[in-house]
Amino acid sequence: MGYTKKETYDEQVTENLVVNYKNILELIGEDADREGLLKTPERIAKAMQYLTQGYSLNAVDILNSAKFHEPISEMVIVKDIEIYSMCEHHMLPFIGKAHVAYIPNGWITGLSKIARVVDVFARRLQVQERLTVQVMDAIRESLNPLGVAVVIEAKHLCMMMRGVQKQNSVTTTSAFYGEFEKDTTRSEFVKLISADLSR
Ligand SMILES: Nc1nc2c(ncn2[C@@H]2O[C@H](COP(=O)(O)OP(=O)(O)OP(=O)(O)O)[C@@H](O)[C@H]2O)c(=O)[nH]1
Ligand SMILES: [Zn+2]
Repeated sequence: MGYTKKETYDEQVTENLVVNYKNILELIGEDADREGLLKTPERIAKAMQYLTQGYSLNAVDILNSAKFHEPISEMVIVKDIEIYSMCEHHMLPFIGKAHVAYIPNGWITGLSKIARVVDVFARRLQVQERLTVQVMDAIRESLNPLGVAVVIEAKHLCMMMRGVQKQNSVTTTSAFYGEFEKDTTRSEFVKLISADLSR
């Protein structure tokens, strides 16, 4: 395996984060020594390392770890991949779904690896536009496909619980490469991700 999953936490980083989060608790007017908050700095330290573990993972390695030669050139779509990321402006979550497609050119990858690659880039501080393009670029680099399409729909908590306070706005971003730059292929992709296959 060319990658590792985050199941342990760096002790030194955790220790430093604990000191800083304790300060933050005091700065927002809390008593960091009250019972309910005693372990909170350590919990946040671990949660933050978990939510940013993408920095230490390599998306192309993950795709390459289950790469198979297959002489097909039909569209492969993995849709409705849940996304939990954090905007780099406020460090508040944005939450939604990614729809990813590619047209193989001799190579396919394990389907779960597509979802893992979405997580690799989502688990960093992000803007939705960059996240969308990074997923596309990793698939391009690993599989050299005839085309790649990535659409992400997300709600940004920084627009919901603060600031402009819009509860229903959804941001859609897209990135298309190769065959998907053609109207017909792109339309087929959009039709397929819009279809409710459960009926
Ligand atoms: N393009 C883009 N903008 C984002 C994303 N996430 C958050 N933002 C925006 O980043 C912008 C930062 O704007 P600023 O004016 O510097 O920050 P702010 O004063 O907190 O802005 P408001 O949210 O409007 O109160 C805001 O408009 C956010 O809505 C994202 O993924 N992509
Ligand atoms: Zn934000």
